[in-house]
Amino acid sequence: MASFPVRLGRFALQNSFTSARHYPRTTAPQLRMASNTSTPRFAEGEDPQQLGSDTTALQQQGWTLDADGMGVTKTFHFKSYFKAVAFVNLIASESSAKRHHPTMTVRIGSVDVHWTTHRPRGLTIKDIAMARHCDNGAGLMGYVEAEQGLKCGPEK
Ligand SMILES: C[C@H](O)[C@H](O)[C@H]1CNC2=NC(N)=NC(=O)C2=N1
Repeated sequence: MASFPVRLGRFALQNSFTSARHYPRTTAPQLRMASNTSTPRFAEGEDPQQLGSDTTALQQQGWTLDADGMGVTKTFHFKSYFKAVAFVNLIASESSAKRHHPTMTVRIGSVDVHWTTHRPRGLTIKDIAMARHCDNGAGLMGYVEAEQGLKCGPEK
């Protein structure tokens, strides 16, 4: 698998850490270029007008559109690892019921969630509905602002 550069302003970084071969099935969410300025790309058969306004509403709730416009990502912060894991299980339960699965990265006090639809490829109403479910679930779990989230290591 080819490696890819991560652009940091004028600088391009390319090394073994950014190499795609370390992420066998998907691109790690934190390396995906987050953007609220890219154009959403909806899957075939979706209602672009409805999904367009749904996507805008999600962006206002802190979701960011992938650079390719085909997925949305948000990081949820919690005061404990237990809450972060409970949130993951809440999402896992709904994913299983709806047969639509996210990519999640769990840290000590946060969870990155990414939604996209593989088939048909692009953003769908399923991604929108699941993103909303995440926002509701985070509310139930008592999410906090990033600064209040549990961090690993000494205070700086
Ligand atoms: C057979 C099964 O329902 C499909 O493969 C589902 C499973 N979960 C999925 N999850 C996501 N995020 N996108 C899909 O296209 C998808 N497809």
